Amino acid sequence: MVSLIEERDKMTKKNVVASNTKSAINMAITVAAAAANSSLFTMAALKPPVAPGSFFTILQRKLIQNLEINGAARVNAWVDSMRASSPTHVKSTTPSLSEDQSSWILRHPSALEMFEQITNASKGKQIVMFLDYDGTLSPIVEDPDRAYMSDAMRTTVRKLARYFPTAIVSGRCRDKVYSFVQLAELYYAGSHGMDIKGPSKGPKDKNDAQSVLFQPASEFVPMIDKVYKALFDETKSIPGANVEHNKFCLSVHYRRVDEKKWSELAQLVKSVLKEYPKLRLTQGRKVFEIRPTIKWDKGKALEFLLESLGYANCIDVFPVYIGDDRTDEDAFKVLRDRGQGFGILVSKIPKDTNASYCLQEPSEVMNFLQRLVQWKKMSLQRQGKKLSLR
Ligand SMILES: O=P(O)(O)OC[C@H]1O[C@H](O[C@H]2O[C@H](CO)[C@@H](O)[C@H](O)[C@H]2O)[C@H](O)[C@@H](O)[C@@H]1O
Repeated sequence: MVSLIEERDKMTKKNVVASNTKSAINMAITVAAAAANSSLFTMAALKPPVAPGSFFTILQRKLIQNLEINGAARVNAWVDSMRASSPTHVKSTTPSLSEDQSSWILRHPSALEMFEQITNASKGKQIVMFLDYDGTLSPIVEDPDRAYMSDAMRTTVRKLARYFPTAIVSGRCRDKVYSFVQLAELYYAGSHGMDIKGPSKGPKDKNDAQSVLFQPASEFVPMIDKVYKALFDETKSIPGANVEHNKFCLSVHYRRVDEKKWSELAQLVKSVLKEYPKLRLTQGRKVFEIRPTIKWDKGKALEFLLESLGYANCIDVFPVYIGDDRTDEDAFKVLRDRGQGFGILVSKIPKDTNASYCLQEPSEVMNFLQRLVQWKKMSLQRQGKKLSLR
């Protein structure tokens, strides 16, 4: 079986082939979408060339109506999904939970309440921790540049990493997430897993060159830079919009944009991306995320890190992934498919997820991590083992 690490060197080549095939498909989709979106197309290309009332004219009129209805529906669908992308509270104001909420909680119970079952399932196995950053280790805030992690959380993660191999997996640029976490002993997978680095090899490791493990999207850097500039210029006209450069990917934030401007922003972003079929657009928590169309995501990064740690085909490993966002679902799915460890979704509201458990917010994440540390400490003490501190 070819391992992910062996595959690493072949990635760039494969990506080019995959993206070329995809570009043809994307091109077709883009052309169709552009045609359906363009009022010029509906007005000029479908302008009745024959007598009014003829079958052809009626057909054309119907087509125009459908395109207009579909166009409006498409914009509404985008705005709806923008609105749903980061709900801040549970809609129901009644004290009792709805049937849907109760059945969701039964299927995804609190990781704190199930702590004993979780640790029992991990017995005899090596726990490996994967932690998303925004919304998991730090609360969601208005300004992405000020998403600081509390000292208490940092201390907890530092202790956690003494007992278990620990990785931070984030959509952010690796340097940025490192500047928030500031723990050199961790693994980091920035840019949605497209920039993987091991623990720092000490002061001689200039620019962390020795500890960079994998960057499957390097060839996209010039394109990402170009799109960053275009999006930066285009979105200047929308107050509150903010484009974040995450090295191998980009984020366009709309948390501080007036809802009335959302559809305009979505259209602007989509129109810039029309020129770049090798990039894909997804949505996170009040953010558009733009990434290369390579077959790499947080799930692949998780597998790559397990392999780097020597747990590729190991049955005695118990990976735990904690995250709050849609991109974390790729990692939850990998764990579900492997039947190893589990995912924990950080959310106050029921969401479609491949995670097994839930925690409501970063403070509960910290509580869970502290209990893990405590549990491990106690079980080592019971076995008469002392932890050799790094
Ligand atoms: O994978 P993650 O570490 O969760 O990164 C996903 C995005 O997180 C950041 O944006 C989110 O958090 C911001 C700060 O709380 C918030 O203002 C924004 O609305 C959220 O979407 C980050 O800035 C993005 O680049 C990441 O893609």
